[in-house]
Amino acid sequence: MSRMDRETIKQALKVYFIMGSTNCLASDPGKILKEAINGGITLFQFREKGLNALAGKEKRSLAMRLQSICKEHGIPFIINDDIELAIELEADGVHIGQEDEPAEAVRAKIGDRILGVSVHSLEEAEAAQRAGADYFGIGPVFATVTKEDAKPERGTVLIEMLREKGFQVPIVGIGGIHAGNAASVIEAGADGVSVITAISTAKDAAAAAAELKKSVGV
Ligand SMILES: Cc1ncsc1CCOP(=O)(O)O
Ligand SMILES: C=C1C=NC(C)=NC1=N
Ligand SMILES: [Mg+2]
Repeated sequence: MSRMDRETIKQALKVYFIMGSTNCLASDPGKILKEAINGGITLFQFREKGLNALAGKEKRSLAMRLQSICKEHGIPFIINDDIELAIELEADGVHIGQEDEPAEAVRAKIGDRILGVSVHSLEEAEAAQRAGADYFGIGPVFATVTKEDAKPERGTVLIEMLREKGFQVPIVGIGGIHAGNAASVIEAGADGVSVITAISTAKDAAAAAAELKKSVGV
């Protein structure tokens, strides 16, 4: 397996759905994921985090169930934070934040799998690029209540600044994004948008995914 090239990563980032069991109210995460895939998401991240998040065997079996749904439809499956689980399940990649293991160490562990890193400053972006990140997650762009320890919303200023400075690393925006504001994130220079509640709490997850896809011009 070789490293995914930048163009392929950029395409995958277009409509990036993130979900864990705590994000989908009373619905079944597997059902929501299938609907989101039918609506046209391009990448899925399993992010089991926060109050009442699953752990151990329960978390692992949900991850396996969602991974097999992604596999059936050719959608890359990424796991947030939990590097060991990602390696055990042979996930397509991992996403880490600044408080997780250093990106260099994670890159050494995962080989050529996708490595996404959350960055909040020019310095963090430079370090993540040096460490071999395949993409940057930048946000929260707009106000979000989904991540309880999210930093204040920043708009697209960092996305624009990194592009002005000539960064070519693929970028996905995150935080409070929906079909009504997604275009502005792309215009600022992001290659795609990632969402949790815009799809996971939608009455019709397929329609929400399709609307989001349309709004980013895919
Ligand atoms: C994981 C994460 N990182 C920055 S904001 C956020 C939550 C995004 O959730 P939503 O799309 O529901 O605002
Ligand atoms: C915090 C995050 C930022 N960006 C992405 C893509 N995923 C995350 N879990
Ligand atoms: Mg993390």
